[in-house]
Amino acid sequence: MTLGELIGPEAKLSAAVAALPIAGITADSREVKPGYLFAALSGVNTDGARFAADAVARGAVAVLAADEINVGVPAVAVPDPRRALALIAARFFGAQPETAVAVTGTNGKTSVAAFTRQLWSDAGHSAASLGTVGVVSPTGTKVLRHTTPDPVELHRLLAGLHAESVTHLALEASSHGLQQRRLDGVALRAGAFTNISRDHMDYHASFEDYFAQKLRLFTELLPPGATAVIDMDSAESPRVADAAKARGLKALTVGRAGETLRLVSAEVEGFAQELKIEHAGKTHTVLLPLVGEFQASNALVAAGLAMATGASADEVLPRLAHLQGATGRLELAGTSHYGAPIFIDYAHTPDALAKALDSLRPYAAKRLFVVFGCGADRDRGKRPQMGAAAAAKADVVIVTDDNPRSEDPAAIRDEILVAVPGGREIGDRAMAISEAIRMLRAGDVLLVAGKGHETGQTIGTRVVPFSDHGAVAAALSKGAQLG
Ligand SMILES: CC(=O)N[C@H]1[C@@H](OP(=O)(O)OP(=O)(O)OC[C@H]2O[C@@H](n3ccc(=O)[nH]c3=O)[C@H](O)[C@@H]2O)O[C@H](CO)[C@@H](O)[C@@H]1O[C@H](C)C(=O)N[C@@H](C)C(=O)N[C@H](CCC(=O)O)C(=O)O
Repeated sequence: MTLGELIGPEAKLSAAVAALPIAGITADSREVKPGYLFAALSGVNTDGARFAADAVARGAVAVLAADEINVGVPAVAVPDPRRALALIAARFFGAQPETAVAVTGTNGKTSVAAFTRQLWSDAGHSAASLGTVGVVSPTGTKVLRHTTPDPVELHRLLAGLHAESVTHLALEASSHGLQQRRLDGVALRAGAFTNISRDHMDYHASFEDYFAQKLRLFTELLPPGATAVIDMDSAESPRVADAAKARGLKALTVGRAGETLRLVSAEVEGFAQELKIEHAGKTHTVLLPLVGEFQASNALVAAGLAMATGASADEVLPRLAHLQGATGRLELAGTSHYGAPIFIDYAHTPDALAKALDSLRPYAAKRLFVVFGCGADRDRGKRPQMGAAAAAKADVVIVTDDNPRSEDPAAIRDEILVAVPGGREIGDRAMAISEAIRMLRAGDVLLVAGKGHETGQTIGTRVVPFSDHGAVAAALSKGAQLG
């Protein structure tokens, strides 16, 4: 493609510059090859313009930047290079699944994306999801570094899915991704909001800033006439609904306070729950094979997305009975020798931890155990809040390590334990899990929280292979439950 075709209406170019052939695009000078367009992005830490000369030395034939820069090749100045790059990446790769939806919110994105994919597949569509657990499509799972990848990687993936004949895609929209314009080139049919609570306070200046980035999905990315599926059970949901209406979106509201799909009741039935859902004056009864009311909320958001992309409530709601949970999302990972169930969940915010424990309380005839820690080098304020949530909702709390990175792990545990009177401390995560399983007796339940699907523990700058699934399996097989 030529530079002119790629830049589109973003900037005016002379005929000679517009005719430049472009062999590839990247925002990382280290990836530049001869004939590439280099996008100099102003970084959180670094100004990408610093790398323009390096990019040109490696063969870049044009540079995109916020300001005019003189590096000996045509430099195109645009007001928002991150947004321009997203639109350019969409044009360069040129194909995406025809029905794409995005889901944002603090918790539930991964489950909603997985459920939406399953509901579409159940209806006979070739469907995929893309987010924290990677790209899941009919050909398998590909692990990703980011929940919402940078636009060049994202559009390469979307073109790949299109080539695989995937027609339906559910994307997770992280607040980082929204703020950094990673999704601005994706043609979205619908968007969803799950909930919002404290998270990523190391990156966003304030809760309002964090919320504003989530709102971008509704106020800037979805085209007027598209559908906003909103779980109304979060305190901030009415603000999302107002913003969506102001943009000219159709609002499809779900949850206890929803109007389109109203959750009337959720009764625990073993490791399932019987949902009564009201739609257009009719009550549907569905056995959802998942634990926790928040999974019922996520299932309704996914049902809303399926309805927003063409299905009727009568078609979609019975399919909720076939849903499978996403890996590490309130997943039953095993049962101790005494019959005590062990769950793994990705909960790593105070709100998510409280909700996961609330969801498991009905199963704990005796004691509810939790093993968790807090990641280092980010949002210290959540540590005592997670401790307080655990102390309030669980009977036995074991505080352990969760990606200690460059901090002193014992100091992180201390910041959590301040809020956990009587809490135990076992730094080694495998030993903490093993000890909790050893203590379990009939009637008890254990939640191992924080890592979910993750397969590594980051200690210093090293990622040591580790998974909660592996630690639970090892403890069960070596007989920790008999201790
Ligand atoms: C904090 C954050 O989001 N940082 C993102 C941001 O990085 P930055 O602005 O700090 O980049 P930088 O390292 O200063 O470099 C600026 C620019 O110079 C370029 N560069 C850099 C070095 C060089 O030699 N040459 C060069 O060209 C970089 O490619 C970049 O374009 O812009 C980069 C390019 O778009 C992103 O890749 C990078 O994501 C980093 C790697 C990251 O880890 N992000 C995480 C926090 C993230 O996005 N997480 C969310 C949410 C996860 C969740 O919900 O838990 C996600 O969607 O995954």
